[in-house]
Amino acid sequence: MNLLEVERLNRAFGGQTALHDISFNVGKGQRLGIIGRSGAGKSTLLRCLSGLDRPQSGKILLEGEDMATLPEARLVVLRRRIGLVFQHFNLLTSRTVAANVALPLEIAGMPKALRSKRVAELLELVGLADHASKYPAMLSGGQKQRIGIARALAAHPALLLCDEATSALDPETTESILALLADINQVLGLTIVFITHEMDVVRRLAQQVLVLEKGRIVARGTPADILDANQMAAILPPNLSQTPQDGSHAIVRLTVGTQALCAPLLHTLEQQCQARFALLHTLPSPEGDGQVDVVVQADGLSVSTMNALQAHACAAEVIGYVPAHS
Ligand SMILES: Nc1ncnc2c1ncn2[C@@H]1O[C@H](COP(=O)(O)OP(=O)(O)OP(=O)(O)O)[C@@H](O)[C@H]1O
Repeated sequence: MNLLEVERLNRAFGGQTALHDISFNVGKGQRLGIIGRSGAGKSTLLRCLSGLDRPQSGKILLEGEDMATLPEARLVVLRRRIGLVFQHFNLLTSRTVAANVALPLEIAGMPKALRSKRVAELLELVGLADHASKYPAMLSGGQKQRIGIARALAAHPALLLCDEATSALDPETTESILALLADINQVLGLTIVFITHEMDVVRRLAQQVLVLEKGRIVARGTPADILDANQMAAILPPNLSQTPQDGSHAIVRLTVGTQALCAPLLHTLEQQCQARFALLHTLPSPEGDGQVDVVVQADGLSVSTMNALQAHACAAEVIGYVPAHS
């Protein structure tokens, strides 16, 4: 079942398109990453998803209710189903850790005794049970983000929206916050949508990825699909075509075990496949550890050469053709 359904969302600022015809669904308990260059529309999309901004057209159905058109009073209530985690934590410096986490519960009118119990549970969940009476200034960046996450979870949201939640953190702390978010997703079955510009965060946290460019979704898929396509796009010749011309060379991706690189791989393949290969690039395989993708230009590729390559590599795939003089 989908928790969130976004249909043909459009948002413009003064005639300048920020989001164009954005449609996607997020299943309950899923983790979706949204990536894109600066200005691609990530923040605008997240603001629309959080009910802080309204699109000019389109639907944002959260648990079946359309945030794009809901009257303000009802939207305020629906927004409680959403927890927000910010890049710079947005903690109130004059409040203790416990009082920061309690804030959304206070606003929702929860009685004090229940609030204290819930805050204790949340601090336990994020591993900061003994920091309740400290002030934000006494905490590290990672601890502040744990408090930000505890606060976002306070009112039992259905959806957690994370806006560059680890961008202000060092790699080790990033790792621990991503582990916490993955844990929360598993234990609470909470749906997480996050925006980031860090590929590594996508690799670690996302099950599905959307790539935004100039306000449009230009790619969607698993992290492996997206990262693979991105890495490939960066290394492939610009004159690559999808159809062979007379005498053109094939560009082939071979997936091999890393141990294959210790041997004269291309020489062996040339002998066994009766073709000539020029090495273009090697890169880690999205298939996983212990494998590497070797991208070669093949001169004289035939069906039997491809069969021989497939027999010698874990996988072999023609990804395009370049003119013979390349
Ligand atoms: N309030 C606003 N008023 C006018 N233009 C805006 C406003 N908010 C966003 N934009 C424009 O909308 C486009 C998308 O901006 P947005 O901030 O959503 O991109 P982004 O992908 O989040 O970028 P970054 O990673 O740099 O934060 C940009 O062209 C931006 O200038």
